[in-house]
Amino acid sequence: MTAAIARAFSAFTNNDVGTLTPPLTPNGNESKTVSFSRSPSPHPAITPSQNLLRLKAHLQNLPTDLLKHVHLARIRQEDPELFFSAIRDDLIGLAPIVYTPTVGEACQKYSQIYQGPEGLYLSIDDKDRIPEILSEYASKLSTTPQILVVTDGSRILGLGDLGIGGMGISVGKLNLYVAGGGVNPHGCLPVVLDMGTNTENIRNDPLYIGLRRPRASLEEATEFMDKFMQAAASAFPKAVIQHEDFYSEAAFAFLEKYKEQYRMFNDDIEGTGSVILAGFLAAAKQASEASGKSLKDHKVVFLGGGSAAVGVAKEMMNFFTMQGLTEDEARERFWLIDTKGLITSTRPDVVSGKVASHKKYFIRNDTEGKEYPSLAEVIDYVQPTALVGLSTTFGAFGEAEVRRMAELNKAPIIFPLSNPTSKCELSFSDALDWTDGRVLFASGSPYNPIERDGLLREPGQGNNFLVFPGIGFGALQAGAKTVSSGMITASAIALSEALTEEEKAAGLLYPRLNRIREVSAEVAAGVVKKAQEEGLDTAEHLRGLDHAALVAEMNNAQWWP
Ligand SMILES: O=C([O-])CC(=O)C(=O)O
Ligand SMILES: [Mg+2]
Repeated sequence: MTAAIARAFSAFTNNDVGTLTPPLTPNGNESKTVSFSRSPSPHPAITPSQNLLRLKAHLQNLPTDLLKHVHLARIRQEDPELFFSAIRDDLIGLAPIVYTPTVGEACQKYSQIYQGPEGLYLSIDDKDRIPEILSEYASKLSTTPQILVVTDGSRILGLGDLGIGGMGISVGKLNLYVAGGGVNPHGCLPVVLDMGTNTENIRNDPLYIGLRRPRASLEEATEFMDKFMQAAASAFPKAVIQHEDFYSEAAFAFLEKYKEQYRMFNDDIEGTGSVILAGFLAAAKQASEASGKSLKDHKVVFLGGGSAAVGVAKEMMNFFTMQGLTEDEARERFWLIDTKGLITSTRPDVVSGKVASHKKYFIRNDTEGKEYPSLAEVIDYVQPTALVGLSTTFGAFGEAEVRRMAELNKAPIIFPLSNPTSKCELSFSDALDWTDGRVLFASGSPYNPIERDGLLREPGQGNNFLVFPGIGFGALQAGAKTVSSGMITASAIALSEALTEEEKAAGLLYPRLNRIREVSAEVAAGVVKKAQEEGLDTAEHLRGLDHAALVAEMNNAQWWP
């Protein structure tokens, strides 16, 4: 077994490959990490429920979220049943540990907390051997991969380029695929494509386990990506491939290139877009009821011009076309602000053509030569009904701006979406305080409910985990040839329709997280239906079923610990 092949033999869970696993590092060197095999219980009377109790007690004693994260990662590999039982019992408490925000810290410290391989680490140095590596890997697995989450680590949450540490986000997303979507854990394959990193302190860390080179150019990265996508689609022909946390330019380039060729989608552009469209459907309705203004008159200001911002704005345009607006009219409802201010046709970098191509769609032509460099100035100029933050700047929605939104609107819509919490534009408590409790709020990372004026106020969490498990699972069950834009929008509509009467009455913008399995089945059913309507499905047994029957099929197909 060559080093490159050997390093593939460890995975999300060790069940598939446990006996084959020589504990190797991603670099192929012998690892000093102790390998845990699943030895028989020392006493036959130890039951799974005792193990679960013990795990819960142990977690309570661990002093930091990062230590809990590390401990749980080991448990997942050793005993996925136990790990996912714990999450099933306390999703609200454990999602922030195995996913956002703690997963961000785990990615930043990946090389320091490393306890052995968790998935597939592919190095750009091996790019000519990718088909060989993947097909040998596939031939050794007992369960075929169903969902691949792949990153190059170049833009992890709002934390920047973390190189090989990006593996943590692929793993975190797959934790939610199983916990929230019901994918079989043995069918989960986290992948990191190591193309170097431009973050010098990571690259120079003596513990760093990735390639110590500057990040590959987009051209070099595309060549590697082409090989990976082709080899992955051929080695794992049934799998859905989710792109995660690529820097904006690469994210858009890869999505455009592969969207019609492979069963893939980009979670940050499309998943986040879908979730925010769903939340906005609920929020705009509540805001219009409060103000008496028409739905089509909403105006949305975005702070941020990256892949998520542009992806979200484009997906949200569907809200306005649903109200009867044309595409051009829908686009006119959006104002995007990047680090240089409002993106106008007269801004010097726009005039010289230097502005990133993904932003060009939202250039404003109506500002008559005036520039609006700050958020406050844009709010005064536009008088928006909604403010969306994807800027990765902590506290970027300041008191003055939020109070101004509350002056302009009876029920201001404010979505500070940057992740993790350390990058979030506005906390839930400040949002309530500065709007006299009138805000319609959703953040990307979790906040606790707050009691105010005798009412328990529950924050919305507009995080893509409300849809990506359903999108991936739906595409998988449908045997969809591709994941179309129509299927993405269908996921948003299904999510907004999944709100119960009780949740609507409580003013929630999203279904409660403790119903994520039900919600994911609804989302998946919406995705399957759309794939069928567009002729993209291959799963004949699902054809001709109505919505309720499709939801039942999705529920039945879910894996449970
Ligand atoms: O991982 C999350 O929490 C949401 C996400 O995709 C991102 O922020 O990049
Ligand atoms: Mg992401």
